[in-house]
Amino acid sequence: MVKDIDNCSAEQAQQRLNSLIKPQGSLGRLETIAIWLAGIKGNPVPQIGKKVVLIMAADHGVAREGITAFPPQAGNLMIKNFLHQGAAVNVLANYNKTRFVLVDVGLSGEAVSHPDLFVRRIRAGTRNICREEAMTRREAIAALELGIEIINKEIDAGATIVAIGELGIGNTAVSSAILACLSGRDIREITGRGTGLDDCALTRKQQVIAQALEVNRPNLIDPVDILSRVGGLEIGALTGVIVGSAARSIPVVLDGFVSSIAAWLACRMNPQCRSYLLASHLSEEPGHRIVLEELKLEPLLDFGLRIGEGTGAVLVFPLIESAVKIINEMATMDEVGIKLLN
Ligand SMILES: Cc1cc2ncn([C@H]3O[C@H](COP(=O)(O)O)[C@@H](O)[C@H]3O)c2cc1C
Ligand SMILES: O=C(O)c1cccnc1
Repeated sequence: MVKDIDNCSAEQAQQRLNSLIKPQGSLGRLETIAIWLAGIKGNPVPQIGKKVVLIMAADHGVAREGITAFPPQAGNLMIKNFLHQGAAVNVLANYNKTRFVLVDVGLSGEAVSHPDLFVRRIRAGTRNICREEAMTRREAIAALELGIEIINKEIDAGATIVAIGELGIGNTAVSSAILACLSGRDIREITGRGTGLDDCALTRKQQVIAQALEVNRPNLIDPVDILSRVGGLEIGALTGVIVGSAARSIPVVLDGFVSSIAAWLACRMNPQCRSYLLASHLSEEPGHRIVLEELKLEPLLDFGLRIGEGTGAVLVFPLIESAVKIINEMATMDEVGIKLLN
């Protein structure tokens, strides 16, 4: 069950913003962020509290088909890099005082043992979707449930806002395959270069996605079927994180294309999730704009990011914190004694 947002608190936040010492609406998106958070928190002067970035990592069988710029082994190496604080998202999370949570939901190769890594493999990578289904329906449900379990633990430990991110070599292809199912759009329109493909490899990626859809024929009205046939374990887990967050009235900051695909799946499962989402930025992946338009989410930044990992989501925490400061700390027109002319 997902609660409706508290329109009364959102309305009071709007009134308070209008009473502050500034021309009405002049703080633009800072105002809409404050109103969004007020509605979720049921408090016209909300606080941000404890920030968490949650990264789900998994491998994809389809990464062997020449559809990514990096070898499949890059996934495991990146996990070690995360644990050494060397990834882009580590730098941003440390700078923004954000707790970093990393979960191996389905990497292949030797599992890394580290106190900061949750190893919860549902399977050792998905199967190659251009030959067979990515995973069983049971595994897809396990990924969703794992996401719900992890976010519940984090909320129980005090998390009050969550940024989501992923690592999965080949997962932009998988996200485009899911998007083709959800949107019915032409594959050429929604397939991008991911980590950096040339024209020839991009064409190959489009062919592989077309083949995956042809071989698997997902049931387009069933998000779990789409996830299990052409999806990924990290995407399933992130979908669970979103559903679980919304169920506990915790706001979710989306990252790029891949995390937004998880958001669309979550909204297909429960449309009320939508109110709890904030789109941090517009990725260079062409499918991202289509997802955000469908979800009626306006990205805060258009920064040319195309990395994933949760980077864009963590990057906007200072904007959200600024919005919270504004609504809590600015003086009002009355306090200063300034009035509108008429
Ligand atoms: C070194 C490295 C760091 C990354 N950080 C995020 N991704 C991102 O790129 C991958 C998706 O792009 P594609 O579909 O083209 O493989 C995912 O792992 C995503 O998290 C990375 C990828 C690599 C190689
Ligand atoms: O927008 C994304 O999520 C993205 C883009 C490129 C590579 N990995 C992720």
